[in-house]
Amino acid sequence: MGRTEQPRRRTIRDVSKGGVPGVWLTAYTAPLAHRLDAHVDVILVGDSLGMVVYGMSDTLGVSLDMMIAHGAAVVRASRQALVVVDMPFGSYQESPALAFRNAARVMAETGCGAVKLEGGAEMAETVGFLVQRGIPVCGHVGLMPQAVKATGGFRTQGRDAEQARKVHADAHAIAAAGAFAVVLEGTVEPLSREIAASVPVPVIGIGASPACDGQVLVVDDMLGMFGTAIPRFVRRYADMGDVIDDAVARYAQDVRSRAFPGPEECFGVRRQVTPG
Ligand SMILES: Nc1nc(=O)c2c([nH]1)NC[C@@H]1CN(c3ccc(C(=O)N[C@@H](CCC(=O)O)C(=O)O)cc3)CN21
Ligand SMILES: CC(C)C(=O)C(=O)O
Ligand SMILES: [Mg+2]
Repeated sequence: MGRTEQPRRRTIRDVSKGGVPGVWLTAYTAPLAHRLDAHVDVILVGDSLGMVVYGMSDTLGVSLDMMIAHGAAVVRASRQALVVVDMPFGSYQESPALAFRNAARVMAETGCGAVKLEGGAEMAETVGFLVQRGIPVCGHVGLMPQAVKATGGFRTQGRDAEQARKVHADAHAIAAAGAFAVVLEGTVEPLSREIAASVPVPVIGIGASPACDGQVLVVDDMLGMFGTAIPRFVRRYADMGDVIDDAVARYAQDVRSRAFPGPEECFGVRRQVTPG
């Protein structure tokens, strides 16, 4: 470190297996990224932004340009956290070469530390292709939201033995291909625990298991800001929606009654002098 103590930004080497679980949260905007930065290890610019920020009913309509714009905002507004950006639907499935081209754009144009992509054994070749060429990749197995049209909904994974074997094999394939971590979403116990214990890289759970090496949530969900269809695995740490409702309702009342703006909020109007 230099003379002025600047906290070094975390890298994928700080994402570790075992020990104190890693703290991951999504953020899509500069103000929230700025607030999260002091508290979390990793900020994930998730493609869930399509649903959370843009009101889409799934993540399929999210574009690479959207991910780059939000990824760049989050990198600008943070100093310490490792920033991971989701590769959106259609930007990496076609071939390893296309995946590299698009992931390279994300890295170059956002300044993020890694990308994340959904997929199991079928994406292992692509993960290896990117990692061998200098792009750190986080995997994402289990419930894969970009496959929602194929799976028929956001369904918990691993309920039957065949599915459980598949999720297990997927996590191992992605880790073996060189991913620095794997997000495990929407999988039952004890499968989730077994995957966390056996996969050699950090397993980050969302609707998975307390045995994971880290946990991730969509920040708007845990803040009580996202109204519709909140998954069962979310714990609400705040009710920001209620705070906003209350503030906006009071503002509306003040405008309608001409209580806002007051003299102190207007230019060229003599302020009332309060004694004391
Ligand atoms: N706001 C938000 N939070 C998320 O966690 C999230 C997104 N958006 N968008 C992308 C994906 C989609 N996710 C979801 C969405 C819905 C369920 C859900 O409704 N799950 C049901 C169980 C469904 C079943 O097993 O049949 C639940 O009750 O939790 C789960 C994950 C997780 N991700
Ligand atoms: C829910 C997390 C893991 C994610 O992929 C996203 O926010 O898009
Ligand atoms: Mg995602």
